[in-house]
Amino acid sequence: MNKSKRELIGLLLKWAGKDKYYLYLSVICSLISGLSTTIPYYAVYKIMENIYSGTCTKGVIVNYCTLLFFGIIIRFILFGTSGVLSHKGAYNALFKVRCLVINHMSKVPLGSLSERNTGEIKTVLNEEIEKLELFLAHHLPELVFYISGPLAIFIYLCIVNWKLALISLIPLVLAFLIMGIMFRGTDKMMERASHSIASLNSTMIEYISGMKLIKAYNMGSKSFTKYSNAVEDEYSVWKKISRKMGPPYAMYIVIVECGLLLIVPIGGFWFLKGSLSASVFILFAIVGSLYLTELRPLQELGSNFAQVLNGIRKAEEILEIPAYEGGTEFPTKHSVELRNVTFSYDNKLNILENCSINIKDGEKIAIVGRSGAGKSTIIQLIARFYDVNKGKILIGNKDIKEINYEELLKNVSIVFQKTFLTRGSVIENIRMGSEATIEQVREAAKKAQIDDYIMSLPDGYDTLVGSYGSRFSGGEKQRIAIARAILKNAPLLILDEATSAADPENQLEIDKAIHNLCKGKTVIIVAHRLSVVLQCDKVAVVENNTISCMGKHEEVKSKNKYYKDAWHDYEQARKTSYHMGGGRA
Ligand SMILES: Nc1ncnc2c1ncn2[C@@H]1O[C@H](COP(=O)(O)OP(=O)(O)OP(=O)(O)O)[C@@H](O)[C@H]1O
Repeated sequence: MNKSKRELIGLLLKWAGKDKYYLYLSVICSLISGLSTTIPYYAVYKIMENIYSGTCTKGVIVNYCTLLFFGIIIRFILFGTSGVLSHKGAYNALFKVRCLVINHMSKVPLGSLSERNTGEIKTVLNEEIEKLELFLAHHLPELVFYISGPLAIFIYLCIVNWKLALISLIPLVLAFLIMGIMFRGTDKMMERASHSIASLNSTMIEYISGMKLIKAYNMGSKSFTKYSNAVEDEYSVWKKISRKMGPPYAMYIVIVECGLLLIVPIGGFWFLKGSLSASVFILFAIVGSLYLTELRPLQELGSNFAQVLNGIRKAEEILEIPAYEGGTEFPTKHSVELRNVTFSYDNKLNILENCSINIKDGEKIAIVGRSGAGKSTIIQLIARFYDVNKGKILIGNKDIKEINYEELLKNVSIVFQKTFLTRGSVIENIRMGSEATIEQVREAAKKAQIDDYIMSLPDGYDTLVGSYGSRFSGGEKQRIAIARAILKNAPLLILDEATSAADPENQLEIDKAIHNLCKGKTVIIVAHRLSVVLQCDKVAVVENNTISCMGKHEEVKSKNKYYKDAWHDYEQARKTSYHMGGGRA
């Protein structure tokens, strides 16, 4: 839904919660500071008036100088206080908005997040939300300050001589007309700019992640055309914005400063005619043209404002993705059933059709099938990363849609195909936010066969993992992930090709780790090495978008051609060895 500017600002203040009161106080300080701009002008005018009327005494000078002094002090102290309050409110609000968005993202289906690219989400969390600081900490108080100051001076000038005061406004009217032209259509341009920065961000992430590949194939940055196209796009968007806004901006600056061109000749003429006193003429000649230049920053605020509104819209778009709310506790029985499930990622091509599986509480099932058959899809549906299009998934005979989402995630452990380690220490990576003691973490790591290795590192469990877990080999990362799952101790365990990154020695360690992990749990394992199947109670074959056969190993082997052939190939492969010159040994 397209919200108006006012609604968007209202939304931002709502997100700010109680911190909006800092912002209100900051606005009040700004307002008083702006109004006090008139005090020094008033004092100078009064001194001049006394000089011209011959009544200027030492007392008059001292009194008005004191007033002038306090006027300036009040103005700056209040403006400074306003800045402090607005920054406190703004950064607290920014923190809240980021938490709100991140928290919401953890409750929405993965599918709706995958529709956006990583760069887009990063742009919202980082750049777009950061822009809100601009509005809260700067625009809001400065807008009040830059408007209230000139407004107060204008009112004062009207009291002194309303005709000349109105003439002083002529450049302002022209400047506002130009500003109107300048900002027409900028909302769309800013949206386009935000889109192009999001695309640049995601391409950059892809470029950095693919650095190994780029080096391996000796591809220079130029060969990464997607990246250079994104840079070009960003450049062309900002070129267009500058072209549209540059000339009117220059005109705005010049016109706002042009007050003197009207006030001096007209005021001088009236002075000569005797309808204006010398002190009023000087007051207008000095103040009457200058006070409008205080409005100059308004233009800058205006152009940033469009970006701020866009930032609010983008954050709201994420917050509007429907989240999984409510639901009951996790069932005490941990059987898993897929009942006639149909699922498509894009609502066009069905990956699963009428697919059914039945896994009893405490049973271990291996899911096998060709690459791309839909094995990972099945386990992602069980963890409710996506919702099924038709049919049901039941845990303990309860539809997973009825189970509280956080409860579901708490009670399901997943060891993914690709192990993701965060940048922190090893212990943080195993704890994953839990309160586990070091003894508990070590116990889990021992069962995962990785404790000895971690202890051999110079900083032991405090060793930093490095970006993308670069400090560890594939097999070590997998065992850390298994330690995580052992520590989590969830009753339902899902393993997706957890053994793929291992060499034979690692394999043995990983097998022991998995054996420890699986004890007493309902286990669903995507088996890429067929030997894993022998450790399971039954096996399910994913074929032709469904489960084509399910049962005990021997039974499926005798009934299902794919499975029989796969075992035949696997056994042949075990008997065969290769030498470097090619051909069989
Ligand atoms: N996020 C996604 N969006 C669209 N299509 C997807 C997505 N993830 C997987 N697919 C498609 O769904 C199909 C099944 O993928 P899935 O990863 O479940 O297969 P798999 O059996 O686990 O394969 P592998 O053994 O190679 O890991 C594939 O054709 C894949 O291209």
